Amino acid sequence: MKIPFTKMHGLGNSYIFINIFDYPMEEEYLHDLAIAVANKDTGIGSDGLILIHPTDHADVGMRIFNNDGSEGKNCGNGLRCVAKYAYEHNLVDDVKFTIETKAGNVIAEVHGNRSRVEEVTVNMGKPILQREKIPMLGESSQQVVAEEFPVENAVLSVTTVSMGNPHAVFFVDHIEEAPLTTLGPVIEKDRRFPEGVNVEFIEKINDNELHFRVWERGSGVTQACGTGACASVVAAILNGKLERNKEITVHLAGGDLYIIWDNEDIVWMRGKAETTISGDFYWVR
Ligand SMILES: N[C@H](CCC[C@H](N)C(=O)O)C(=O)O
Repeated sequence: MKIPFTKMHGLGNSYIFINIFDYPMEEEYLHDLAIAVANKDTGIGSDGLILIHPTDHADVGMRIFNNDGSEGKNCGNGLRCVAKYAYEHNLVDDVKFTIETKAGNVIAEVHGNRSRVEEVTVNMGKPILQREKIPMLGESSQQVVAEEFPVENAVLSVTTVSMGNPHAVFFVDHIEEAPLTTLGPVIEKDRRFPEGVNVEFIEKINDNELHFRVWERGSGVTQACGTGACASVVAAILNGKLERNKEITVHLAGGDLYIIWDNEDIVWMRGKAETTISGDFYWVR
């Protein structure tokens, strides 16, 4: 099967994009296709697969699949890449437009021109904080802020935020000491998170900046996670470490994102999106 694709990334968080407007894809193929394209040796190499598809509910639609084939409900870096692609390929008329995700619609605004979008701002909507909507098991339906979280032989303090996908945020004193590859995979699949969870470790640098590392649900360590950066700023504000309605620079392994959680409860994300390569993927199922 010869499948036209474009590889794009947001701060090194890369996905293989297929334009479903031009190339309809069978639902039953998607799980295996995501695993196939993500494979660096026999595929193209990426953190997963993203479909850009027609929808009656927004200007364009986005579906994201992790490199293990599981489908996520939202993807911040992916949204910026979809916005760049849609504008550069004339799928949308205006610089500002809506993108449908499995978690609902967002509003994107591209900065640049039809031949090259440099940066994208996304209104990511409101964070979801109630425990049962993360989802996280436990008694109260209150927010999970700095809750004791025993795991392996440690007792951590967790704050959970959903941006349509679940995030467990932990604060560390020194980012380079974050137990990313030891506790990340354990927490990802911890039974307290019935749908799994994306795991972020954060170090506060000052009142305007965070260091950030992520172990992603379904993809492992990635260079960046847009929804994770949003969740981390919300978590830091909930813990009284940062101020609301102020642009925070989040330093991810692959680069910087600029996040605001404003006084109307909206989370804004601004950052770059790049195209790496386009071509045809010859897939032997
Ligand atoms: N990298 C993505 C998040 C992927 C989320 C996925 N790992 C899941 O929720 O299953 C981002 O930029 O937001």
